[in-house]
Amino acid sequence: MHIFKIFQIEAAHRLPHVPEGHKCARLHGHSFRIEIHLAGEPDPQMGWVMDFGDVKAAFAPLYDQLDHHYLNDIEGLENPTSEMLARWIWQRLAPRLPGLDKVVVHETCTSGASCSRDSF
Ligand SMILES: Nc1nc2c(c(=O)[nH]1)N=C([C@H](O)[C@H](O)COP(=O)(O)OP(=O)(O)OP(=O)(O)O)CN2
Ligand SMILES: [Zn+2]
Repeated sequence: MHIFKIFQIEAAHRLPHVPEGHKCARLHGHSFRIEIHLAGEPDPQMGWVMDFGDVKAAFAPLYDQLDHHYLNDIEGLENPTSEMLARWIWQRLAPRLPGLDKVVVHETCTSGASCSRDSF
């Protein structure tokens, strides 16, 4: 089965490698919506794959690093596209959440990127 937990992060960024005149070269912000998906069998006694509270606890250090920050200043996020952010989160969360299956980053209501086991 699959479970998921959604987090929302307010953060600013700019994309340093876009062509001159591209709107994303300018400093701007987003309410990033981040989905953390896990796969596994529900524990027969508890009836859950993992306590959502444990997912929240595992994500908390990353949330604190990202929320209300300028993403370009964060090590590994110097070019903070949705793709790079999804991969950055995956690489830091996978060791803490063995059942991690997919990380989805919604940068806006209409755009985003995802990262899963197959991405590596
Ligand atoms: N592949 C990617 N393309 C773009 C990224 C990205 O991370 N990966 N990021 C941006 C910008 O940061 C921008 O903030 C988001 O772009 P866009 O979806 O074009 O934003 P809009 O609000 O203008 O979307 P509309 O729904 O078309 O109004 C750009 N590209
Ligand atoms: Zn943006």
